[in-house]
Amino acid sequence: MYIAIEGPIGAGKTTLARLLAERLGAEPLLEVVEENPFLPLFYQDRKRYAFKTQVFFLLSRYRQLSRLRERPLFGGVVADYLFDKDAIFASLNLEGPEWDLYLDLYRELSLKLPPPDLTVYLRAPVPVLLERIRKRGRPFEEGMDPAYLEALSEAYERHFARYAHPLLVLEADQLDYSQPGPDQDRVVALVKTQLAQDGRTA
Ligand SMILES: Nc1ncnc2c1ncn2[C@@H]1O[C@H](COP(=O)(O)OP(=O)(O)O)[C@@H](O)[C@H]1O
Ligand SMILES: Nc1nc2c(ncn2[C@H]2C[C@H](O)[C@@H](COP(=O)(O)O)O2)c(=O)[nH]1
Repeated sequence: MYIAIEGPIGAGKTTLARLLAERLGAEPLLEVVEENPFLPLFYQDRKRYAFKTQVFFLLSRYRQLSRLRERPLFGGVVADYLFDKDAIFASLNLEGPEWDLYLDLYRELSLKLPPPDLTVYLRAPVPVLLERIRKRGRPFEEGMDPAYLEALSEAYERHFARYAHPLLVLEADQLDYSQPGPDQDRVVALVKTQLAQDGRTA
C-alpha cells in the first residue's frame, strides 16, 4: 500500500502523512525541504533561483521515490508528496528554454515511478493556508505572497481535475487532525473507506 498526500503549501500534508502512517502501521516518507539549499534564495528572487530550486527538488524526489520500487513495502508507505508536485511548481515558476529542458527531464523520470494506490488531495482557502504557514514559522516563508498561493491552488485544482488514479479529495479547513480528537478518527476512517472502495486494505 502506497498513499500520497498532496495539496498547496500549508494544507496539512506532513501532519496527515504522519497521522496516517501511525494509524495504518505504515512508514512515513517525508520530504525534508530544508535540504534544498536554493529554497531560501528562491523566496528572495524567484526568477533567478527557480530553475536551480526545481532541479534540486526533482532529483531528490526522484531518488526518494525510486526506493519504493527497490524494496518490498511490508507495512506500506504514506508520503507527504506526489512526484507530480514538482511539475505543478515548475509550471508556475519556469518559462522558455528552462521550462522545455525541465519538462524533458520530468517526463523521462516520471515514467519510472509507480503511481500511489491512493492520493489524498487537501484543499483549503488561501487565508487558511497563510495562517498555517505563519503557525509553522519557517523563516524563509515569512513573506509568502498570497497571489503565489492563489496561483498554486489553481494549478493544483487543474491538475486534480484530470488526475487518472484513485483520489480522495478532502476540505482540509473543515478537519483539524493536527491535534488528538474526533477529526483524527474521522480522517483515518475516510481514508480506510476509500481504500476499501478501491479494493485495497489498510
Ligand atoms: N487540519 C489541520 N487543522 C489545523 N491545523 C493544521 C492542520 N493540518 C496541519 N495544521 C498545522 O498547519 C501547519 C502546516 O502543516 P503541515 O502539515 O506542515 O502542512 P504542509 O505539509 O501541507 O505544508 C502546522 O503548524 C500544522 O500543525
Ligand atoms: N519552487 C518550489 N518550491 C517548492 C517546491 N516544493 C515545495 N516548495 C516549497 C514550498 C514551501 O515553501 C516549502 C515546503 O512545501 P510544502 O508543500 O511541503 O509546504 O517548499 C517546488 O517543487 N518548487
